[in-house]
Order: sequence, then C-alpha cells, then structure tokens
Amino acid sequence: MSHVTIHPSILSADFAALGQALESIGTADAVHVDVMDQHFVPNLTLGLPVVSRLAEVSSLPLDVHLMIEDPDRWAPQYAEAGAASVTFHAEAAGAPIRLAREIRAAGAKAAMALKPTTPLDVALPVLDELDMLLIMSVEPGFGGQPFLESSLPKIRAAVEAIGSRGIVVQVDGGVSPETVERIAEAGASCFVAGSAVFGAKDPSAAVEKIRGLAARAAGCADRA
Ligand SMILES: O=C(CO)[C@H](O)[C@H](O)COP(=O)(O)O
Ligand SMILES: [Co+2]
Repeated sequence: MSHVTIHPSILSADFAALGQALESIGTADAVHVDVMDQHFVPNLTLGLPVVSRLAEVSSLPLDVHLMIEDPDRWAPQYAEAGAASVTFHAEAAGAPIRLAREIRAAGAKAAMALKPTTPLDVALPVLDELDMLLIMSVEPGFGGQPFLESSLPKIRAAVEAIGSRGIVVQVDGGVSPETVERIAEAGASCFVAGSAVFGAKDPSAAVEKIRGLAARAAGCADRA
C-alpha cells in the first residue's frame, strides 16, 4: 500500500534560524528547499552554499526545488552537494531528458516541475527519466498564496499519464489542512507545505495533521 509524504518548505521558516527550523519539523519526510534566482521568478532566496551546509546538518532528506534560469548548468551541482532530489522547471530547462539523467548520475532523484499554466503534455516525453513530477498549484515565487483549484484536473491527468510507472506526483503551493484532502483525492502523494507548517505554533504537529488528512483522503495507510 502506498503512503503520503509531507515536505515542509523552509521558504516560510525564519532564514536567520534554519537549524532550528529543521529541528522543528522532525515528523516530516523531507525538507523542501526553494532556490530562487530573481530571474526565473521575482524573488531571491538561497543557493548552493546554503544547500550544501543544510545537507551536512539535516537529518531529513533535502528536496531541492530550483526556480532558476539555466538549470542545465546548475542542477547537477545540487545533487553533488547532497540533495536527495533535485527538481528543475520544464519552462527553464534546455534539454530536460539529458538533465534528468545527469541529476540521477550525480546521485539524486530527478524531478521536473510545471508552472500552473504549463500543459501536462510538456512532461510526457520526459516521464521515463523522472522519479517525481511537481505540479505547481501557485505561480512560483512566493509562499502563502492561495491554492489554485485549476491544478486539480491537471493532477488527475498526471496520475493517469504516469500509470504504473511509480513516479511520485508532488504538489506545491497553498497546501494546508483546508486543501490537502482534495489534492490527495486527485491522486497526489507528496505534499509541500510552507506557511501551513511554519505558520503553525507546532510545526511537527501541523505536519502530522496534514499527513493524516491526506492519508485518509487517499484511502491509504497513515505513515506516522
Ligand atoms: O515553491 C514554492 C513557491 O514558489 C513554495 O514551495 C510554496 O509556495 C510553499 O509555500 P506555501 O505552502 O505557503 O504555498
Ligand atoms: Co517549492
């Protein structure tokens, strides 16, 4: 039986206390790290030196979400730095099949992300090279935005296109106790949640709450 996984996004954590942020989400399955370059998206966060250090100190796997131009050049370096998975955007990649292969060769799982307006068709030729497909449910760039309902049919279509290939469908943006059940019912199994986790008084409890709701809605075993 499959299970759901929760990846809190440290975009919504205190950037002056990232070590404490990691400690506060001990119940999570991985930590989602949003790398933004102020070119692909209108926001600037952190880069390779910080990700390398997080990989050294984190007991959770690092799920690195690259919102950058030219991921063909940079993504493999995040895999070499110790990321468990590296996600590049389809809209930014020049040669996505080659890039996914390079990420895997560098020791990480390979994932590709689609912005809300990018059609699923773009991912179909790349699927066989991917471990995970990220369906963005907000316009990338900022945490705390409302979940886009238009992503639900896209999630259903992605799950159907993937079939039995074992590729994880991840959803990122506006995931909260209010939205996670509908997203799980649509077939996603990996949930990124930033503000809903780090905005809570007890981030670890928020992770467990979101996971429990998702697992019940998906009709599968609650991992926790
Ligand atoms: O990639 C992202 C934004 O581009 C973040 O991962 C995402 O927005 C998480 O934050 P929230 O759960 O608050 O929407
Ligand atoms: Co993200």
